[in-house]
Amino acid sequence: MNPAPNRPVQAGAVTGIWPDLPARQQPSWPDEAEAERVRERLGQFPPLVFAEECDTLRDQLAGASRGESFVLQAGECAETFDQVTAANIRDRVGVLLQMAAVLTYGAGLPVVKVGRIAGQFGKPRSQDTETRDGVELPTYRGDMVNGFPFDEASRLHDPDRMLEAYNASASTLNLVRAWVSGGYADLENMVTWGAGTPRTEAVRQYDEVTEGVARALRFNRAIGVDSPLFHSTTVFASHEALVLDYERPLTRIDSRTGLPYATSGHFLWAGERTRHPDEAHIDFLARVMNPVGVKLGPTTSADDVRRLVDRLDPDRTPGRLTFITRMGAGVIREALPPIVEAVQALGAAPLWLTDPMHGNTFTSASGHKTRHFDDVVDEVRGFFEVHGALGTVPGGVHVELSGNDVTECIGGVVPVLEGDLGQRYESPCDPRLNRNQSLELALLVAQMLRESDPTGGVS
Ligand SMILES: O=C[C@H](O)[C@H](O)COP(=O)(O)O
Ligand SMILES: C=C(OP(=O)(O)O)C(=O)O
Ligand SMILES: [Mn+2]
Repeated sequence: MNPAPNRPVQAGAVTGIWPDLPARQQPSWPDEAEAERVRERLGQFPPLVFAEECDTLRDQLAGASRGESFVLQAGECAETFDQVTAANIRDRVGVLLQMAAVLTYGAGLPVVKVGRIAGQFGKPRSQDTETRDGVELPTYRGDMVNGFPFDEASRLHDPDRMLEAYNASASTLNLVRAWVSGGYADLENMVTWGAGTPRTEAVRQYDEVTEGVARALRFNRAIGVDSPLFHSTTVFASHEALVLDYERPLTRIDSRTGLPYATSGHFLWAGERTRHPDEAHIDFLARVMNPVGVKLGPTTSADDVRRLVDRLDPDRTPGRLTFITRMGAGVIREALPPIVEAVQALGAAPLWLTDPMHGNTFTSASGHKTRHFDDVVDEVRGFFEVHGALGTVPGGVHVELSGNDVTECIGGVVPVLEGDLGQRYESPCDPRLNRNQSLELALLVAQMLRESDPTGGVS
C-alpha cells in the first residue's frame, strides 16, 4: 500500500445508525459487559485504512468493471494470529505480486491487487458445533472469535480476541504498506517474490515472465524512461464483514464528506450465509461508503440480486458494488446467466468476480476438506464463457491461497494427490491453493484473458 493520505477521519465510533436487525453467524459472548468494554475500546482506536484510499479503490474497481483492468483478490481463507510474522506476511504478499505480474505480462492489462488480508479473522460456519470422539464443542469461528485447538477453553467465544484481531491487522497492514511501497515490490525484485519455491513448470514459466520484464526495464533505462510505477505498487486490504461487534465500532465519519466509512479494510464483502437483503450485514454495507461486495452462491435468485442492487447501489455508482459468484464448476454455466441478465435489466453494471473455490469443496476419503484444481479452473472458464456470451465483463478472480507449499487442494501440474493431503494440511478452515497451483492458475487465467475480449465488446 502506498502511504496513506494525511486525511483525518473523526475519532470515535459512529453510533446510533445501526438498526436492530437479525444478524446471522454472530459470536455468543459469555460476558456482555466485557463485550461492551471491547466495543468501546475499538471505537477509540485509530482507523486502519483511510476514506480516500477506499475511494481510490472504488475508482479502480470501476475501471475493472469496464474491462480496463483485472482484479486479483486473494489470500487466506482464515488468517490466524500465529501467522502474523514477517516471513509469513512476505510470502503472502509475494504470491500475490507473482500472480499479478503473470496476469499483467500475459494479458497486457493492469491488475488491481486486493489481499484477503489484515482483517480476515472471522469465519461463518455451516454448523454451530463439532463433535470428535463423542465430545461436542463450538466450531472454530476464526481467531477473532475463538481458538482452533479442540478443547473447551479454546473454543469459548472471547471478545478480547477482537482487540487482538485489530492489533494483528494493524501490524500486518503496516508491513504490507512498507513492503509494497519500499522496495520489495520493485520490478527489479521479481526474482525474490517466489524465493524458495520448488522448481516446477509453473515456476519455469514465471521465470520467463521475470526475464521478459527485466528486458523491458533494461530497454526503458537505456532510453531514459523511468517511473515510480516500476518501483512500488498498491495492495488493498479486504475481508468478509462478518463480526458486527468489530465492524461497527471501526466505522468512522470521513471529515471531507461527513459520510461513514468502514475503516477495518478498504473493501468488505458479505458472505453467502449473511447476504440477506433485509438483515444486518447488508444493512451495514449499505451504510458505509467503501466499495463493497456480496458473494453469490448457486441458490441465488434473480430477485435476490435485484434487491441487493437496490440496497447497496441505488445510485449505480461505478465501482461501488462487486458481485463475487461462487456457483460450483458443475452449475455455473446454468446458474450464472439468469443472475447477470437480471442485473443487466436493472441498468446496473457491478464488477463481476469469480470465486472458484467455495462452490467446489468436498471431503476426501481421508476426511480432509479439499478442492480439485481442475474444478477451480473449470469454474473460471465457465465464468469467462458466460460473460463472453452475455457481453458483460469478467472482471477478476477471488481465490484462497497460501504463500507456502501446502497440500490442501488436489491436482495441479505437479499434482497434489488425494493421499498427499495429510502431508502439509495447515489451514484451520478451507483448503488453499499452494504457491505452484496459484502460479499455474494465474498463467491459465492470463491465457483466458488473452482469448477473451475483456471489455465484453463494450469498448
Ligand atoms: O470460508 C468459508 C466458510 O467459512 C467455510 O467454507 C465454512 O465451512 P464449513 O462448511 O466447514 O463450516
Ligand atoms: C466464507 C467464505 O465464502 P462464502 O461466503 O462464499 O461461503 C469465504 O470467502 O471464506
Ligand atoms: Mn473460505
